[in-house]
Amino acid sequence: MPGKQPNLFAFNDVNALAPALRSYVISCQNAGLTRHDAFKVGVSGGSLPKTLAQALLAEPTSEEDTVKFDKWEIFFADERAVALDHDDSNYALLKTELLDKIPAAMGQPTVHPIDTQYLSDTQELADQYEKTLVASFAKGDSVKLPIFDLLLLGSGPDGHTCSLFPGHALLRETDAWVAPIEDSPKPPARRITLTLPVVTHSVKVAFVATGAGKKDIMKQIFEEGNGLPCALVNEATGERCSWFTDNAAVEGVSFPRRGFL
Ligand SMILES: O=C1O[C@H](COP(=O)(O)O)[C@@H](O)[C@H](O)[C@H]1O
Repeated sequence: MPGKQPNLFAFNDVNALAPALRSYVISCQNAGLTRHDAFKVGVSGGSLPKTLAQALLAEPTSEEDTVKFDKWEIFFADERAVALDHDDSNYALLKTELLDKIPAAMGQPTVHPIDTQYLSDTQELADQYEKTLVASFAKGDSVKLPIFDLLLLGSGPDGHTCSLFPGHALLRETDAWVAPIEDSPKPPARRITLTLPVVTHSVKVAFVATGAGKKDIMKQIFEEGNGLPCALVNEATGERCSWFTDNAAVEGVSFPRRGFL
C-alpha cells in the first residue's frame, strides 16, 4: 500500500461514531477552505446519508466545530439513472436525510445532481455529469483528474463502492472521470459512477460501514483484498483513507484499529 495503511476506526455504535465523523469531515472542510475557499465533497447513497446527517446536524461544541455549508459543493459519488424524486435516487435520499434538514442559519450547500433530461442514455448522463465536474475542477492540460477534498463512501456487502462492483470491467476504466453502468448487480441496473482513478485521487477518502451485516465483507477487504473495489481504494490511497465503523461491522477482523483523537 502507498504510504501507511488505511485508518480503521471502530466505535461502540453509530452514536459514538457520529461525533468522530463530524470532526473528521470538518477538518477536511477546513483544509479545503484553506486550499481554495470551498469544500468539494462527493457523497454516496445507501446507508451513508443518515449517519452523515446525524454527524453534521448536531449542535456545534466550539467555533472550530462549525459546518460551513455555504462553502460546500456536493457531488454524487454515484447515482442511479432515475428521476430526482424517485425512491432509488441517491439525490432524493440525501435530500430527505440531510439537505431538507439543514437550518437556514447553517448556510446552504451548492448541490450538483445529475441532469435528468439524459436518463434514457447512461453514457450521455455520465458525460454530462463529467462536464459538471469539469466546470468545477477545470479539466485541462494540467488537470488530468479532479481532486475532491473528500469522498464519503459506503461499502456494499459484496465489497462494492460507488457503483464499482467486484470483477466488473469498469474497474479498469482509466480515461473517464464518470462512467455509465448498465448491468449493476444491485438494482437498479442503470447508473453512473465516479471511476476508480477519480476516487483514489481524492485528497481524503472516508468509508462509513456499520452493522453486523458488513462483518464478512470487512474481513475480506482488510484481510484478503481479493481485488474487491473497497480493497482497491485502500491499496491506492493508504493513509489518506479512513474507515468509520462500529464494533459489529469489524468483529473478528484482523487489522489494527486506530484510536480517534
Ligand atoms: O448501491 C449503492 O450501494 C452502496 C452501499 O450501500 P450501503 O447501503 O451498503 O451502505 C452505496 O455506497 C452507493 O452509493 C449506492 O448507490
